[in-house]
Amino acid sequence: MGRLVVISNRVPVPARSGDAPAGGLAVALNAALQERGGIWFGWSGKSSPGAEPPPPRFQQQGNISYVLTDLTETDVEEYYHGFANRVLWPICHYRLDLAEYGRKEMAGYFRVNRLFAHRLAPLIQPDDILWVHDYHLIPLAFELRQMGIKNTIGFFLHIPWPPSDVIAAMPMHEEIIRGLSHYDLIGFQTDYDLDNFAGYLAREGIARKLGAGRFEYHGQHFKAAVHGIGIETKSFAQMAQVAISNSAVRKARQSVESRDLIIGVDRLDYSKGLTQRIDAFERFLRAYPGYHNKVTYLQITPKSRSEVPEYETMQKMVAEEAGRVNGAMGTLDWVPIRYVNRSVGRHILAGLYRIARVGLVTPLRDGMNLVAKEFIAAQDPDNPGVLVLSRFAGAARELDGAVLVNPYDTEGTANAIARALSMSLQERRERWQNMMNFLLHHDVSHWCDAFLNDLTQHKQIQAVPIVTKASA
Ligand SMILES: O=P(O)(O)OC[C@H]1O[C@H](O[C@H]2O[C@H](CO)[C@@H](O)[C@H](O)[C@H]2O)[C@H](O)[C@@H](O)[C@@H]1O
Ligand SMILES: O=c1ccn([C@@H]2O[C@H](COP(=O)(O)OP(=O)(O)O)[C@@H](O)[C@H]2O)c(=O)[nH]1
Repeated sequence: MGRLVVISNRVPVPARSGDAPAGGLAVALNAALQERGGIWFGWSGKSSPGAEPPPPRFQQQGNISYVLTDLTETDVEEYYHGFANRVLWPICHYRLDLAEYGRKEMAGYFRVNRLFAHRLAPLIQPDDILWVHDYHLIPLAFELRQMGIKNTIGFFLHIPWPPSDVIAAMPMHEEIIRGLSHYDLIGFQTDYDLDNFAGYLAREGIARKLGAGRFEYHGQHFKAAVHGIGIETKSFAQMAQVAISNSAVRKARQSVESRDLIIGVDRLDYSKGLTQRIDAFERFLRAYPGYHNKVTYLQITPKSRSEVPEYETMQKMVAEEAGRVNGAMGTLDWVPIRYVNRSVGRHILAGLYRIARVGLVTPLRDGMNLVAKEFIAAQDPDNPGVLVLSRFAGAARELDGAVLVNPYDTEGTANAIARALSMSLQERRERWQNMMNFLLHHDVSHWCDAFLNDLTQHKQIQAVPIVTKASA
């Protein structure tokens, strides 16, 4: 078995030797990397002045080498803030109106991918398996192939893939597809994303369908498949059980007194539907006055990508909206919305999910949404809370016990909150058990193993020469 080489924009390097990795993806990939030995390569998150970043830094942890490269300030601006987060992110989240195309940013995106390839290629051994993550690094396989790298390379897209007309509106869509065709396997979060991708190839007439998810594009053969990401379900459930005794969680519980807690946890991102959610909560309070002073809605929203103008605007809008609703609906002894604009540790989040009666996860569009899965994993089996989930989150394709909503429908979401709060214990248990069973089976290790098996099997099939009548 070859080593595993993981490449992602951000690398979750453990702060100190022996520290547990931060999140589900890190847990799963660290486990696979420790088992096989390997490299986790990516951006250090730092920018350095000058025209060329200094050589990459290496950090060894057991069988894993973390290899981190700085980028120049121009690289960060053009590649990360510019093309990745102002073109690909809005396009993939169906927000054509927010995409800002620029040749400079596009050039920066391809330049950083080339830099990654040049810094990674000397570290690759012939039987290594490479696994590239997310929209920041679509052209990486092409750049590596240009340098003669013939290894098996898989790609997983963590965000949605929109319908063909949305993708085709992006001026450089052909280059992006050409980049993808150099991977052996392209993984998507849901069947909808895969259908959209296959639909785009068919509509543009640029790839031949070979069956069983395989395609041929200008002589390149690749497979596209669904591999929805999971969480570390069992350990997250255990963490939640312990976390209710955590002093921060206890204080939060005491401070809401006997009110029911409704919780939302999202990066501050326009894709998460935060203003629409706050509006729906207000509508709920107006439509169901019996709940006044009986509920507290806690929204935890760490800042994200603040250098991107759309995110800065969003930050103001969400804060103003929460303030407006509190001003309009609050009383001397009740603040309906608690808005926390900073990051909260996962061990505390786990406890907060568990003491909440309702999890509100209502993105306008989301690749998967791990918060939805964590909320379910954290519940008390004897008295579980209810997940109110947007039909436009990838998680909605898997969690059929959630109360599904259309986040654009304010009244519908308001009614769903009321329904969740009044649901019988029996119905809550049944819904929760179905979702928990699914999450226990489809956890993040399952995701990791399934993707890597699919990748290696596809490569083996590719290696078998196709026997035609003429050559037989
Ligand atoms: O690295 P940042 O720019 O700070 O952004 C954080 C991450 O956001 C995105 O997450 C996505 O992946 C999740 C796991 O598969 C999925 O549940 C979620 O729906 C996606 O939005 C992004 O894709 C990551 O690369 C970023 O690191
Ligand atoms: O204050 C916070 C907010 C979020 N998260 C974690 O960040 C991840 C968010 O992932 P999700 O898929 O929901 O959305 P993304 O931010 O990746 O788009 C989840 O694991 C959360 O537990 C966290 O640790 N602290």
